[in-house]
Amino acid sequence: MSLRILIAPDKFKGALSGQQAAEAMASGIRSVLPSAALDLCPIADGGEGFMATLAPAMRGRWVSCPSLDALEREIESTYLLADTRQGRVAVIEMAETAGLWRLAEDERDPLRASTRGVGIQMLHAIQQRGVDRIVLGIGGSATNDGGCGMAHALGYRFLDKDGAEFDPLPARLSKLARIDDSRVVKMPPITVACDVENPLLGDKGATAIFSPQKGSTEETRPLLEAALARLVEVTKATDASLDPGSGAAGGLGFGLLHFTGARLVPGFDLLAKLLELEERVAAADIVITGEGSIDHQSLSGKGPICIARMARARGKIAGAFCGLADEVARGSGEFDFLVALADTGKSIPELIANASNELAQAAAQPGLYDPDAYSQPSELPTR
Ligand SMILES: O=C(O)[C@H](O)CO
Repeated sequence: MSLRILIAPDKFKGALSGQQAAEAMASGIRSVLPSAALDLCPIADGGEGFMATLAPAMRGRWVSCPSLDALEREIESTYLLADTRQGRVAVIEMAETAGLWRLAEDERDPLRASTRGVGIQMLHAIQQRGVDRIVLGIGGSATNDGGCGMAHALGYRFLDKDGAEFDPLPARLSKLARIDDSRVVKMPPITVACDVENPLLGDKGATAIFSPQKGSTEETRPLLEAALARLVEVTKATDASLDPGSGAAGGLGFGLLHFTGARLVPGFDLLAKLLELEERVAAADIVITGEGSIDHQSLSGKGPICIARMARARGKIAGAFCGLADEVARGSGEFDFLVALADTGKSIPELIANASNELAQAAAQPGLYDPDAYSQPSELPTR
């Protein structure tokens, strides 16, 4: 019987979407194992690529919506609308509006970045499209505002000690004295797919772990952390701040929990259900996954680690391809093989420019897919 391989990569940020990565891996495998049966199933967590990954499974249609990016500049954005047995559902991806990808490197400024655009999309789905439910993917953000911008768009008013309203950017949250909820829009049930399980505050929190990639510095990190701590103090929502996922997307997880009564779930679990991953893993002999970078952050519940765990728990071989891997990921023992394109010695810009071919070439190693090579865990093939 021919070898069955499930190809389930996440995106290679800045280079390939999950679908493109799956196709590149498939072409490499087909060149050396023409009879292998390949099942292509790109995955996502809550971050970038969430809507595109769900679109075929949900048979959704795209809705266009004027909104704001993280710096509150006008943009035209989209979300997905689907009719399901639970009624009309809007699938929204926070990164579509407040994502890091929308900002140039020198525009990254988490003290001034807002999730207001996310709230505008939610409002559009509720008021213009009458949705019964919202599924919201969070991650890949440029923000660290605890979801205050989103809450502001939904009608919450952020007031200082004199009762004056202000735009709740992190740079201003130290003056927060009260939040008025008398004009808030009624929310449908909201399920939030979080790309990570971090809490809001502390050394595993949103600011400490994820704000550096959004442009925070040694000087601004204490201000960002203090802004979120102030928000927790004023809302008296300490429990919500400890919930796994409350620190996702710069604390938008916390904001959704507290301000909208949303339910937070790991993004991978939600995707796994909708894409029937359990069944597809069960039908495979080998599962391969991948992402642009597989590193210590990936261990906080990112898709490639989750699918590798799912595969190995069912006795399958789990391998991964990535652009870059750090020592934590290499030493984690999560994969039967981990191939990093950067190990070829080529530069990152070169790898990005030729990502599809490089990935196909890396995948074209028949030894990686030989089940007999894995009977001795210490004798894993390397590239
Ligand atoms: O957006 C972010 O902060 C990271 O993707 C973690 O959620």
